[in-house]
Amino acid sequence: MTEPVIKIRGLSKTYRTNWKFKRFTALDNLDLDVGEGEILGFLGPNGAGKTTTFKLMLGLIYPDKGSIFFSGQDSKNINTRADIGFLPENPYFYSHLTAFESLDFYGRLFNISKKQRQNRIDELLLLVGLEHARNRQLRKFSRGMLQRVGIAQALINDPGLLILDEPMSGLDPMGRKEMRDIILSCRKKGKTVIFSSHILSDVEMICDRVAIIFGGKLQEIVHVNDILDRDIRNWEITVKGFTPELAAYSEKHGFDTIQTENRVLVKIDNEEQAKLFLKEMEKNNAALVSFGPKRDSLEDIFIKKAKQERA
Ligand SMILES: Nc1ncnc2c1ncn2[C@@H]1O[C@H](COP(=O)(O)OP(=O)(O)OP(=O)(O)O)[C@@H](O)[C@H]1O
Repeated sequence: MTEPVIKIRGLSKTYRTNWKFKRFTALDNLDLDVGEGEILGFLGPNGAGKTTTFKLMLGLIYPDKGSIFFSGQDSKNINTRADIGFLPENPYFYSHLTAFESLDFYGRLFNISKKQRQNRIDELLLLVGLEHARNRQLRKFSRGMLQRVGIAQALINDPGLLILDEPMSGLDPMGRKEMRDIILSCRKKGKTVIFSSHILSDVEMICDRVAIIFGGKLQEIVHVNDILDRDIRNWEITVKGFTPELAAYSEKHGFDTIQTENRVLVKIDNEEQAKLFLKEMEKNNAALVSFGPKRDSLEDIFIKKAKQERA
């Protein structure tokens, strides 16, 4: 069996507080596996411990307990980091450098040859849509443009694993779509991606699984489709030719009905009942316009969980 690209076991981190001997637990006994070529969304409210986890993975801070392995190798071995690309939450750049110079600087840190750096930078500027701003100083860049330089910087060493802290922040809807496409193109190339985001619709669109963390504790790791299917509460049926008999049937069974111009939307919170209603429609010669589950979005589910957690 192949080793997961990321394997985290019993990872805990406390920080000092202003109170003398008191420590604050930012991460509590985290276990997490991420497989090759997977896109994992790391979700949690502010202060949940996402950035702390990323910093621990990168060796920027040290854990109190626990271990991290990258493709079977202990992360204490600094060579493991050569295959990681990282986009921090607030990337810092030398603003007097141009986009090209900045990426060239990061390429040098990885000892990439001059020729390779030039090719790679050309490719990356194209990928992130900044080829027009190649020779512009970063201080003249917008927040969204800087975020693109950040992702290009994270990819400069052609890493197998990408760790992205809030990659969509500061981007407009078009920029977010492009960032999603970049992440998907990374997966296509076999890269593994873990990223945190508060924009749950983005997470829903591109992740295979999500790990949900609250107060430093992992709540669950689930496949996106499972979490969405699990919470189907309503079936929605749109009917043309809604008869008084169907109205009476709906009322008797407590279905919500919404009348629009020439059709009626019936909301039923039980699959069996929904199927029976379809039969009832047939009996009444009513036409089926649409039938489908009304799923909660990941955002609805996340907000519900956060409320439960606070209660
Ligand atoms: N250096 C530090 N010293 C003390 N406390 C810290 C330190 N860094 C983080 N914390 C605390 O640890 C907790 C987790 O912080 P972390 O930055 O990991 O959260 P996060 O999930 O990334 O939040 P956000 O979504 O706001 O970025 C927070 O309560 C934070 O205040």
